[in-house]
Amino acid sequence: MSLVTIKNLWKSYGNNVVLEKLTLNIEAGEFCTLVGPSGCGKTTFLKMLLGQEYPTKGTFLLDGKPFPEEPGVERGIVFQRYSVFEHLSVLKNVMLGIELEQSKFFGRLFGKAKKQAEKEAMTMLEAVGLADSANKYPSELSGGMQQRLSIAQSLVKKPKILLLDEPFGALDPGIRADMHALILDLWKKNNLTVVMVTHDLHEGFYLGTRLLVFDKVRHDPLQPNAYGARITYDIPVGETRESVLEEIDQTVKI
Ligand SMILES: Nc1ncnc2c1ncn2[C@@H]1O[C@H](COP(=O)(O)OP(=O)(O)OP(=O)(O)O)[C@@H](O)[C@H]1O
Repeated sequence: MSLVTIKNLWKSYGNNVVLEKLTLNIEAGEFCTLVGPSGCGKTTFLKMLLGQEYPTKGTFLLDGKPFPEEPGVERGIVFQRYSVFEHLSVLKNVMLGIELEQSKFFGRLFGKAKKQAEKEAMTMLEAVGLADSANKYPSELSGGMQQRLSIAQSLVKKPKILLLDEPFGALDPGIRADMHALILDLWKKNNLTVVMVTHDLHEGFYLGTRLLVFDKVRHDPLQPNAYGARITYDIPVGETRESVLEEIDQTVKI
């Protein structure tokens, strides 16, 4: 059974059809990269996977069952802009995820449970290369380090699916390369399934095992919102030739 099953899925906001007729299965362990023109519904798609938005119609299953109605620990997300808490130290930012999950009412742990959470958070910080910055505050971190922290925050909850919304879009090229190595390493070591939106076709091609292109194929100039985006390419990256990338580059305004 696929981890995610999507069949004939539509998503509209009022009269604005954003996505139409999406059909795809995502298998556990895949690294799907998603590209497409601005406004074609990529973030909306991630939000549906996260449980923050719902399809208007169609089949949408996680592990063969209807998607849980709220974001849960099985799914974690990292956005382009850092989503960390400025008033908490790096370590506390990562611990918070564990604390909120284990102590839903107080959001705090004590004694042994707190020590254990601290240990797990430190292990995660080591994995993302931030152990030396555990006692710093987010404002003292560079952009790349803040994204490492966001990734640690998501991964400490041990999600099955990691959703990444242009996580490296705001970073300098050199730092991006480090982040690429980090995310590939974490993906492999944690048996993650990743769905990542990017505006960089080559980044999508480099990181993913599967490249999905979202684009509108139907247009009505008088009613620009009447039709939504579909999946126009769904290609296993290992089998993608440079000529296919050039074709996508020329036909889709990413
Ligand atoms: N909560 C909402 N209410 C109404 N319309 C929305 C909402 N969220 C998104 N939209 C609309 O859905 C469409 C798709 O938006 P979305 O952010 O998913 O696109 P995107 O492909 O991620 O764009 P970008 O690449 O610029 O980030 C847009 O027309 C947007 O205005």
